[in-house]
Amino acid sequence: MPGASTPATAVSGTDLPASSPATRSPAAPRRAATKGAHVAVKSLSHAYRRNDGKVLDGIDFEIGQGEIVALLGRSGCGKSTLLHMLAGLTQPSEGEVVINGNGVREPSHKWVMMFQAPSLFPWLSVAQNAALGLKFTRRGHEIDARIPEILDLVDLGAFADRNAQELSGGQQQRVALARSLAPQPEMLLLDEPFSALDAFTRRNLQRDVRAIARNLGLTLVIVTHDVGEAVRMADRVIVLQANPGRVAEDTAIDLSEEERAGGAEGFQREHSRLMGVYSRIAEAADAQDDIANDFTQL
Ligand SMILES: Nc1ncnc2c1ncn2[C@@H]1O[C@H](COP(=O)(O)OP(=O)(O)OP(=O)(O)O)[C@@H](O)[C@H]1O
Repeated sequence: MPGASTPATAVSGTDLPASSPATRSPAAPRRAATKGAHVAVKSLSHAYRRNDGKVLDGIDFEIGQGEIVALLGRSGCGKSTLLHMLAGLTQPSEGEVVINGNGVREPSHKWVMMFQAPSLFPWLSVAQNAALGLKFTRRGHEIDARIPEILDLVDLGAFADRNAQELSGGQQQRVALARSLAPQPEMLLLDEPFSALDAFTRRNLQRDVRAIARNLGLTLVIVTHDVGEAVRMADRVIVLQANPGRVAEDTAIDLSEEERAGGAEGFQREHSRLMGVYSRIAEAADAQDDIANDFTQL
């Protein structure tokens, strides 16, 4: 019910400043930790059409169970393509994605994607929208027990009966998050899911999604071109260069949870460091483009 009090440990569903981000505690664990997915990307290359150049070339990395990884890179470097391959939505031309020891051939409720647009049914309630993931996986019998729990987790327990169209953009993304989490996935794949939100709402969601993933033991992969988002959310950042997309840097973010919330010295240090890496890779790509342009003008 709108206006009802929110659980003490829940995160801010209204996306209003309940307290300073640096001082708030992450969402408390609500249930036994999920086993996060282990991912191995092996010699992966991709061209969308046979005669086109490669979008991705020779990508190799692993992601540990419960690890939070950002794929950072400029527009067009192939981040979304790679994420789609982790989700089993696109098959690579060469190489493979292996999750928990098995080659990924198709999408699964065990690894779910969240996009920039939350894609809710506006005429359905928050609870009904959140339940759709369970319905699609033919686990409708779990809805009554699971949905109140999951709405509390994303701090929308008080909004269960509201129509989705009455919610703010940030709250709608929380419904999409609840819908993704309800079938208890092992991995969540986020394709710039907060980029349409204002800075304050975005930071709340970045903090809360990280806290939820950690508490549940989920593996989390975030596609972004926002260095701040990568530093705030990820344990590790894989920087991709473009044309073709390759791993240019694979670097750990060494920060406490308090430092991640922003503003503190450690956050500034890691932000500057990653910005330096990112700029160096971008400048190298620009220099390469200039050389290519010079050649075409000869
Ligand atoms: N379905 C498709 N068919 C053909 N080419 C595609 C398709 N999807 C993406 N591409 C091309 O592949 C390249 C990489 O696109 P992709 O969307 O993966 O990059 P990105 O790094 O996620 O970019 P952005 O940050 O702008 O979303 C681009 O040149 C794009 O035009």
